[in-house]
Amino acid sequence: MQSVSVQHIIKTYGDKKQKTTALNDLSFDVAKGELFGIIGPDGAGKTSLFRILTTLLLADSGTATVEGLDVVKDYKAIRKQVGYMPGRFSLYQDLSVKENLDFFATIFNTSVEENYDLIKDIYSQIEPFKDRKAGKLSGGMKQKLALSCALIHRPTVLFLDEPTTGVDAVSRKEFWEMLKRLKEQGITILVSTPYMDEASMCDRVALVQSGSILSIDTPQQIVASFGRSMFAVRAKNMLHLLNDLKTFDAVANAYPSGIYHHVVMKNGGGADLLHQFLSSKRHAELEIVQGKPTIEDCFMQLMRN
Ligand SMILES: Nc1ncnc2c1ncn2[C@@H]1O[C@H](COP(=O)(O)OP(=O)(O)OP(=O)(O)O)[C@@H](O)[C@H]1O
Repeated sequence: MQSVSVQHIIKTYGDKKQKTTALNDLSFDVAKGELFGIIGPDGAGKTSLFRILTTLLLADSGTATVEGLDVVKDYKAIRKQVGYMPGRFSLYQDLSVKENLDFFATIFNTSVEENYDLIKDIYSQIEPFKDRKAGKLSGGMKQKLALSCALIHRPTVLFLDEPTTGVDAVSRKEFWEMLKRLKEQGITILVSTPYMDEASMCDRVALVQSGSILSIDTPQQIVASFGRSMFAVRAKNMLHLLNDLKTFDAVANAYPSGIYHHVVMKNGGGADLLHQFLSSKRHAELEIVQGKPTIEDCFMQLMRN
C-alpha cells in the first residue's frame, strides 16, 4: 500500500523573464513503512517537494497524496498526520529544550507524557539539558530536539529535509540509526540529503537533479546497474592526470574522488588500455586500481547521460 504518491508535479518560481523550474514533472510512490531517500545536490528541488507534500506550498500542476489524502483538498487532515523537520533549524532558539517540546505537543493538542514512549530513545539523549535554551545546543543536539518535536504528535509519515547537513560524522551515523528504529515502528520516512553515502541507509532512493528523477531504485540495484568498467587512478600531479584523462577517447568520464580520480571507460575499454595511455604520458608515481562504483559514481554517470 502507498503512503505517498506524487504524480506529474511541476513547480516553477519567478515570472516568464526569469523562470526557475524547481520540479519538472516529478512522479513516484513511497510504500507504507518505507525509508525513502531523496538524494540530490543543492537546488535539486528537495525542499520544494517536501513543502508541497506537507501542504505548505502549492504545485503549479500535478497531484500528490499523503496517506490517501490530497495535498490541496485535505491539507488540514494531512497537517495532523505528518511530521516535518525543515532543513533550516525550525525550533524556538529562546525557548528551552523542554519548552520547545511542550510547545509542539500543545499545538497538536497532546502532551509529552502521552507520547513519551515514541520519542524516549531520542529525547533521553538531550533530556539532561532540558533547561538549556535551544539556541545554545550543539548541531547534533538541535537535530535530536527537532526530530523529537516532529514526532510528538505520533505522525504516520515523517518528512526530514536535509536533517544531517552540517552535523558531524558521529551524529550523522547516530541519526540514521534512530531513523531505522523509527521505521521499525511502522512510520513511513522520506528523508532528503545531499550526501550520496547516506543512500545505502535507505530502502529505496530517488536520485534527483534539477527537479527531475535520474534514477529510482534500491541503492544496491542502482549500483548494480552501473554497467561500465571503472578505475581509481592517481599520480604525482593530479591536475595533469585529470587533464590527460579527459583527452583520451576511450574514457567516458573522469572526475576527482577523494585521493583518486575515478575513470569510467567507454564500452570495451579496460585496464590495459588505460595503463598504456597513461604510461605514454609519463606520469610519475602512477597507480591504477579497479574501482568499485558507489552511488556517487552512478549519479555522475546519470548526470552525464
Ligand atoms: N522562493 C523561491 N523563489 C525563486 N526561486 C526559488 C525559490 N525557492 C526555491 N527556488 C529555486 O528552485 C530551485 C529548487 O530549490 P529547492 O530549495 O527546492 O532545492 P533543494 O534541493 O532543497 O536545494 P537547497 O538545499 O539549496 O535548498 C533552486 O534553483 C532554487 O534557487
